[in-house]
Amino acid sequence: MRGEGVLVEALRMRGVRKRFRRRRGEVVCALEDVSLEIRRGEVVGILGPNGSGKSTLVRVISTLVLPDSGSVEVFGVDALRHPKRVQRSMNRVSVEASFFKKLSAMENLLYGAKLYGVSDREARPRIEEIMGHIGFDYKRAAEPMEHLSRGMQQKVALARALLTSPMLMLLDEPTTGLDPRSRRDVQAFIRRIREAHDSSILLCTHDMGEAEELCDRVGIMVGGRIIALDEPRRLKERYASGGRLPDLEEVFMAATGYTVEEASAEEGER
Ligand SMILES: Nc1ncnc2c1ncn2[C@@H]1O[C@H](COP(=O)(O)OP(=O)(O)OP(=O)(O)O)[C@@H](O)[C@H]1O
Repeated sequence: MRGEGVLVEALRMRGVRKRFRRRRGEVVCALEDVSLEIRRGEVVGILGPNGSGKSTLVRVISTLVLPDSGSVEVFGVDALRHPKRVQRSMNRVSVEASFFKKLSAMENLLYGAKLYGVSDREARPRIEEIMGHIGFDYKRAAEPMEHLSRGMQQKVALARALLTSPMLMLLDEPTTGLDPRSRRDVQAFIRRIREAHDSSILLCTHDMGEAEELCDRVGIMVGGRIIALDEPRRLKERYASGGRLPDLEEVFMAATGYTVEEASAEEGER
């Protein structure tokens, strides 16, 4: 039971800091004192412009990047000390997903399933089902990955993550680059996983509507810091003025002084 220490949280990060040194010797604070918890079955969104640190956050949790300081626990296991153990309980979807480009989507998915101990026989019907849900034309599953559009490759990355039913899913901009129809398919599918499974999800996005609709809590990230984290409704109440509830776009603006586009453009100029 929650609160009695029997159920540990899916994720518990405390005071995580990660700095990078750029070529000219300039230091970038990608994560600055980040603390974040995700409860089991909870979907937490992180909204932030380009360069705010979202990918670094996901990479630290998935043990691809070591933080300079702070702690990260996934289902109570120290991710810094036991990376292999925590890797098995989570899966990351990002645009930089790596595939064997000459192999087909199906071959890549079967290979991905095998790494998690799922046999071909078990995986095939599940692949077909998942592809149906995310609107991937199953007939194209036999084509080499390099023939597929970026959006379709993104769907294969999502299918690969879903295939192994991870307990913690890290979705780094899962719908960026998809056409509106595919975006809706993917969002609907995330909603289904959320309803049907005990999966806990971290969803990084710069799509306000997506964050609001899919997430139990939303964090606003700027300059490597999470400056607000709450249920969308409560975030809106916090920044309400004149008896009117703002939308998340306005909340972002009130919290940061920028629109997401302006903040992204500023990072691009650096
Ligand atoms: N390996 C690296 N070396 C140097 N700087 C890095 C490295 N990785 C990230 N950074 C810098 O750290 C900051 C945060 O980057 P990060 O990719 O985490 O942001 P993001 O919010 O995911 O952005 P985007 O939405 O563009 O992917 C940026 O200033 C970025 O340039």
